[in-house]
Amino acid sequence: MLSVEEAIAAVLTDAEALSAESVSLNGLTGRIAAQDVIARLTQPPFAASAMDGYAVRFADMKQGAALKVMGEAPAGAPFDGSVGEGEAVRIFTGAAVPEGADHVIIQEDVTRDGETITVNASQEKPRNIRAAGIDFKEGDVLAHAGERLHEIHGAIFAAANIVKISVCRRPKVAVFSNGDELMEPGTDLKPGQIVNSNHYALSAMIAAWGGEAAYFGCASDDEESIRDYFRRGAEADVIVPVGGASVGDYDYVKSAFAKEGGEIRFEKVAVRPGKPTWCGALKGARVVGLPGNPASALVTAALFVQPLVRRLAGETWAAPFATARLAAPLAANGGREAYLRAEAKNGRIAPAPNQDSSLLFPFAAANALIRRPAHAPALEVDGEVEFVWLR
Ligand SMILES: Nc1nc2c(c(=O)[nH]1)N[C@H]1C(S)=C(S)[C@@H](COP(=O)(O)OP(=O)(O)OC[C@H]3O[C@@H](n4cnc5c(N)ncnc54)[C@H](O)[C@@H]3O)O[C@H]1N2
Ligand code: MOO
Repeated sequence: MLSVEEAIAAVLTDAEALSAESVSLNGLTGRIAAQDVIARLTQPPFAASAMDGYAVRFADMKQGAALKVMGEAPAGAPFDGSVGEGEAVRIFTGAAVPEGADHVIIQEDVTRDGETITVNASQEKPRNIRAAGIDFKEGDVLAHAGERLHEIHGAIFAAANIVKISVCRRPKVAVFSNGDELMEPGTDLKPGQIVNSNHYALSAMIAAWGGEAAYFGCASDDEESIRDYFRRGAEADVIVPVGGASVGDYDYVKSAFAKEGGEIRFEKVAVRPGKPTWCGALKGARVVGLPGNPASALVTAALFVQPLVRRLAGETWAAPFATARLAAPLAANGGREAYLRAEAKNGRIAPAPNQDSSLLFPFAAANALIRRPAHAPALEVDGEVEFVWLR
């Protein structure tokens, strides 16, 4: 059986960023830069006034001094000339500061009479001028290739006079469930039936990682039905079948996959939950098969589907591991590396009391998974554990 580390490496074999596409400034959030994004101009492009007032020479700022107003500099229309000794230019916030001025005295600090202003408050030091380029300079790298863009980047790129951004294509991820007992939400359940729930979380997680999830539906427990789902999924970059991965008489997913011509890369991982996780390739699609138990499916998605989606989406990413002290004791671990749903808060981490692999509700409060190495000893409260952030 592969270790988690070996399984991640196997899932990522030959996985590279998909081709790039050019997109406009709207809708960049969550996309991954395919190339470095370089500023096309300096921002601010000129020394600009931060206040409404008068552009002056600081050396003239003696209390009671009178200065002659030479003209006006509104935003967008620079003053044509420079500020000499004993002179001032009326200026407004955002306007280019004229040559010669090294200070803007705010209008509240002067008295104006015709074309003369009198300084009536002492000025401590030159201020109220934003130097050109204090935000960024032409040629600066505003986002690196592989960087995930967020809400602010559209505005940054716009300020840098860029209109199109090269981002990686989002991997298409075909998800399907499998099991005759699964009924859609809203159905009146017959004895033995349960609601098909996992894919709602899975699709949302895949989208958050930068993939385009498409839910294909639920195959029944027969090879023909499952083969049909694999055929339909083969157009995608990744296929994620959920359930039917174990050794039961009705677990047909891997045999259906093999009959479709799929090649298995691994069939089991030494992890809890999620031992039946498997991986393979079918035509151009990569396949990561997840166990059907909800916690097993979602933990293994975070461990194995996440790095693949992020890699194909072009992101430079490493699982965000950290350490914290336990808020509750932990029993010794068995022979499989374990990932426990937990809530990390204020430097402490609390594992959910029941880690059964069928439970969904503990995920509501969980923002992290505690990693327990195989055969890790029991730990008391305050014991240090390693964990990986879920979100
Ligand atoms: N004899 C053995 N039995 C089992 C083994 C084993 O090694 N030997 N492994 C166990 C482990 S570990 C897991 S995990 C499960 C996973 O098995 P499958 O992937 O075949 O999952 P299913 O049997 O299809 O389903 C398990 C469980 O989850 C429910 N389920 C499935 N899909 C969904 C869905 N989309 N939404 C909600 N719930 C779902 C399903 O009804 C079952 O209750 O196998 C153990 N058995
Ligand atoms: O590994 Mo299974 O995922 O424990 O329940």
